[in-house]
Amino acid sequence: MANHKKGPSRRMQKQGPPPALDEGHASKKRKLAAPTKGAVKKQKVQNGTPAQKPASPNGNVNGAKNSAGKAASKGQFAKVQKRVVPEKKDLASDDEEGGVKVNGFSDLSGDGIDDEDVMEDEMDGLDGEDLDHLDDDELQDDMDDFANAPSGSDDDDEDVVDSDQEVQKGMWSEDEDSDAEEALTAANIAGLTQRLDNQRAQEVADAEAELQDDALQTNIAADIPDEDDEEGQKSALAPDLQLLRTRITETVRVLTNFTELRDPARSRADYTQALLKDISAYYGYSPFLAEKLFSLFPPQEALAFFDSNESPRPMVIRTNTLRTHRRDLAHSLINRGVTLEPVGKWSKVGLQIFESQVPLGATPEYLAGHYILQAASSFLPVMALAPQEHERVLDMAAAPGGKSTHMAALMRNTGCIFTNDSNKERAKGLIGNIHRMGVKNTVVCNYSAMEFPKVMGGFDRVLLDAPCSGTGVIAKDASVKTNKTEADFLRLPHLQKQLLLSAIDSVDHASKTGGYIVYSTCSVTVEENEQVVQYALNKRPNVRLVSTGLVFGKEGFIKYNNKRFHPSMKETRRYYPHAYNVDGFFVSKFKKTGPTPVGAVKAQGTAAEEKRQANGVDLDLDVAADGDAEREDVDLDAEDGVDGFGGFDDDDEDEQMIQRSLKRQMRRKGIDPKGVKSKAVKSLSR
Ligand SMILES: C[S@@+](CC[C@H](N)C(=O)[O-])C[C@H]1O[C@@H](n2cnc3c(N)ncnc32)[C@H](O)[C@@H]1O
Repeated sequence: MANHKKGPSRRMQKQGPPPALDEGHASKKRKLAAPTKGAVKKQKVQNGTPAQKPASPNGNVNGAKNSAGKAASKGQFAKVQKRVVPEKKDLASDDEEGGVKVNGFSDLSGDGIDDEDVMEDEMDGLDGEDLDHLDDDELQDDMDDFANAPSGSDDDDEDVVDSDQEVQKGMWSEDEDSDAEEALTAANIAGLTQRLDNQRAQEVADAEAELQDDALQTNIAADIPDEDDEEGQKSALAPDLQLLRTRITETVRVLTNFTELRDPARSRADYTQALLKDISAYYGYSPFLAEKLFSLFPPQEALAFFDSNESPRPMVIRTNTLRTHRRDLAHSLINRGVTLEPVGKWSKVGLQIFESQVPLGATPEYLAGHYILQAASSFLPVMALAPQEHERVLDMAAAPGGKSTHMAALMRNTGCIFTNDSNKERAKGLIGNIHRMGVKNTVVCNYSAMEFPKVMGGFDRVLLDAPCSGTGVIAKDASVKTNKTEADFLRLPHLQKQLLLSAIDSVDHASKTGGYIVYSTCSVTVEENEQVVQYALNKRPNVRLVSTGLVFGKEGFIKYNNKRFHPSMKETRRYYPHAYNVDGFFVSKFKKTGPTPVGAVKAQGTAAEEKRQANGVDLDLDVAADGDAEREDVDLDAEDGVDGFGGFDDDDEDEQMIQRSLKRQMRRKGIDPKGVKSKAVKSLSR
């Protein structure tokens, strides 16, 4: 349902940062190049409506085509130009030119073009030893396994990450040779162009259908299908959806120009209520979640967000630089019939997959640990954390290990990563990935992260990629639309707050190289993000928010409904599917500037702490006595939690709200909470 969009398919849309960033951060070579026709085309794509054409630095497939064109325009790529940019007609008529793209790529290397430097930075300091681990027998076994492997993906693509040492320099891969990227693009152009032609034909057909649909709408009222007729009942569904869609669009139009377009008899609240009802019915969300998500955006943008959740994000893989170079991996996969392209200027290790003849979770390269299936936005928290070689790092909630293995690659297998998950079953997957990817600097642990730092502390950096509601990944898991309740948005933030305090307390503020904490979620709700961060700022004046170093992303909220957050919340970053064609994500980075108060660590989560909270004793006062200058700019009201910051500033307040919500839930189910009292409440809360 709701598949009303007529734009290019998601798989074919290039993902990455917004247009302005692309321009601003182009590599030197690109900056020097004269503007191309391609660039103009790209702009056109970026100016499309958000729902149909999410902004991306390279536009969509057109962007890919353009960069190929740019590559071809350079002298050294003259040969490529002849081979891979033939008349479109030729490409369309020669479907089997898959060989051309591979040959085109081989020729590039054969031409003596030195594109080794593309991966230089990624592989600096890596000796042959790393690749030696791919011993021939192992690889042969893997290949044998591959022959029998079931097609499909593993759970890595569920949630994964990668960081980048360039992060400190602003994240642009200046050293990444754009020629190689362009060559990569050129190598794929034949396949892409063919696909584009098919797509255009589909678009024309879709546009026709849309016209006919529009014509149909005018007959909705008059069309009364025969209810007894099965066919009639089926056809009754389509006009309803059309009607809903039309009404939603119209209401959004009114809300965006309310004074002029409103019906004087209806208030804004009336329109909004009606719109929410329609959104909930059209996209299949519970009214509760529809409202929560709608409230994050202006109406027009909310619609784009809901639309984008109806189609999948592009498939992305992260190169494991402990095992291979991105260019080499790309060559191997292209030889297997995979159409791909670098994910965007912001990452040196990501490859976006457009099409594949083989199951990507079972190629010999996959089995040999050359890559991991990983959502693009999952790279971001690790990039923000920027773990350094020889550091001691903690990944608090690590399974299935996408982010841990990325950290290991950035640390070039040096130092030590304590990679923890409270779920034993998931931790097994984590161990599998660690072995497959040749990671040798990890210790896998199975604790509740709340037990840190009592288990171990003094880390240079800690990543908390927290368990969350998944409202950023609805395209992957549509069950979120209906299975998340009010209680979830109380319980999850409560857990996230506790975990974040543990993360902060586990870091060594005196670390010579670090002292950083990254908190991330794949959720877009304020309760799980800004409110959790604000809670930590309130409870731990010995941390402050710092820049994530990420080159794209929207600023975190400093104001949301009646809540006000600390101005430094602007340093946090929000990612939306409709804005960047990536999973929804939130990334924040803290610097720890002083010791955590002894009482806070000891008492946290204990009866003593609960009592302290109940008595209203404020540990923060003790901390303030430590004289942390970094927090002097914090509004005192905020420290006291009296100005609406966060909303759930105290554990017992959280607890009371959770209990109230659970009771309401029971009443809705027809159970009298008083009758069954605490046992049932407890079981519900479990
Ligand atoms: C978003 S996933 C982590 C994904 C992982 N960082 C990656 O990139 O592959 C959240 C993880 O938190 C774990 N988790 C939930 N509660 C936890 C707790 N109290 N302590 C530690 N881990 C927890 C879950 O088992 C789940 O694996």
